[in-house]
Amino acid sequence: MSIFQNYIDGRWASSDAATKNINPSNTDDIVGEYAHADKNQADAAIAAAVEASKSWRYSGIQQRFDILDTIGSEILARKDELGRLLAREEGKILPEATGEVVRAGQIFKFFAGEALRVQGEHLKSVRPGVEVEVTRGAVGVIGIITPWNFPIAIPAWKIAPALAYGNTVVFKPAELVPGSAWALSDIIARSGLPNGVFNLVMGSGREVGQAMLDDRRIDAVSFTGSVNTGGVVAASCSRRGAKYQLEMGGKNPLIVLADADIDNAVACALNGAYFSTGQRCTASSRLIVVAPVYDQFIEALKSKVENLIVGDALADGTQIGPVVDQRQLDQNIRYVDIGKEEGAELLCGGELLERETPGFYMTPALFTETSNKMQINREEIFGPVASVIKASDIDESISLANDTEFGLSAGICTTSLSAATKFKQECRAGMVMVNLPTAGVDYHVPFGGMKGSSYGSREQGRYAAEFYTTVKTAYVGA
Ligand SMILES: NC(=O)C1=CN([C@@H]2O[C@H](COP(=O)(O)OP(=O)(O)OC[C@H]3O[C@@H](n4cnc5c(N)ncnc54)[C@H](OP(=O)(O)O)[C@@H]3O)[C@@H](O)[C@H]2O)C=CC1
Ligand SMILES: O=C(O)CCC(=O)C(=O)O
Repeated sequence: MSIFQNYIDGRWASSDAATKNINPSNTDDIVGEYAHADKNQADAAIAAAVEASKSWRYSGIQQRFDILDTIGSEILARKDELGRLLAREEGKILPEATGEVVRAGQIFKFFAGEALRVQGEHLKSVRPGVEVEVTRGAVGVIGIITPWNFPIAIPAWKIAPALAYGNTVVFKPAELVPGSAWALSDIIARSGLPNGVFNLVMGSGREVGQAMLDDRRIDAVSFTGSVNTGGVVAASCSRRGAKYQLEMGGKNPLIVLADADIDNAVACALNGAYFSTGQRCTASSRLIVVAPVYDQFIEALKSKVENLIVGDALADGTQIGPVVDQRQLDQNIRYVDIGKEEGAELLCGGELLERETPGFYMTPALFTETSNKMQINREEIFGPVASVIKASDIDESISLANDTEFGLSAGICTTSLSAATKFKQECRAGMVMVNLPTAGVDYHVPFGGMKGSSYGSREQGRYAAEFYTTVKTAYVGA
């Protein structure tokens, strides 16, 4: 089997060190062997990005538009093939995987347009005869470190704005899912970018990722992943004064009020808590339901959860794919045990499951009789496990929703305009949803959270310019 190589300074590197990319739906299926970069390759990638930055930061906006638009077009044209690859390596079911690929293509198209819309200001100085110009320029070299749960969309929403605003990139994807990252990099490599502007270094976080964090030549780091690694990124970058942006966990609440359309509330909970196997930082892991509809909601949700079809991500009809790997599966089952020990009632699921092929399967778990103080309601599980918490009214529901160290996404199901307005105002989350699942977002508007979920300026939409540009104020005398 030939090795999919790293891309450094406009060339595919040659390296024998490789990691096997394993299909979580069928661990006998090896998706491919992907190069495993070391510190030397990280160093070469960073050097190439520094050199390329000298001219790319001054590149024309039409050139940037054309390149990003070309990348977006190829991703969209190959959505079915890339969707299959994503489903095969990450375990997301095929329709979701294809949807993610489409989203990645749309993101490149969006930022192609944004490259044309970089704005500045021209002001009078308070000193007579002096003019002031405020412009936005490239930051320089951006280190991009991404997780496994959105193997093409998250890289896209970091790489596209980085390039659109004239930065060069060193990209380190999660080792678990190098296939989509490599395919995206192959498309970028053929898009007409000058050598060194974009570099791919597949390798471990501890070696390659840490080398990027510690390297003074990397001006800014954009990271999505766990809270623990986010802390490492923050400490390393602040030590050397580099700009950084973190997207981390969530413990996202979905509130169901007594006046909610219960069928829709159940559909929102089912989608938010279990789709994508619960492996979304926007997943609804805490379902806060008011007493008058508590029993009705639980009964309806339980019957839906029990009937979810768990299986091979590529098979027709599968609704919930496998967990991404053994480590994550062990973590999920450990939390199911913790929930039981804490006194929560496991209404259904939470068991290992065998399918025709060896894979990381479990039944989606639903806990009731839980309190917000329980560990299962405080820590991000990142699997198909959700808890129901009973509340008396909207005030207690919002107070429970806010009682968490996280603040990424939050939802409410209600038919009351005033309840929805109150929730939107008082909920301490970066994204608030009314009669919609907490997960599943648009590609052209800001994405990010409050409190422990995020740090730095927002990702996506035109707000991304804040992170990927730096502001310069010029004073011009007569
Ligand atoms: N909020 C989110 O979107 C996500 C949250 N998670 C949460 O994190 C848990 C663990 O998942 P995991 O994938 O291990 O998350 P990590 O935070 O460890 O991984 C995210 C990325 O950071 C890299 N990395 C790891 N250590 C370092 C380091 N010291 N310096 C620089 N980069 C580093 C990883 O590399 P490598 O390829 O070696 O892993 C990966 O590319 C999950 O169970 C879940 O709770 C996970 C994924 C996404
Ligand atoms: O909900 C979504 O679509 C985005 C989720 C996400 O970005 C994440 O889980 O990291």
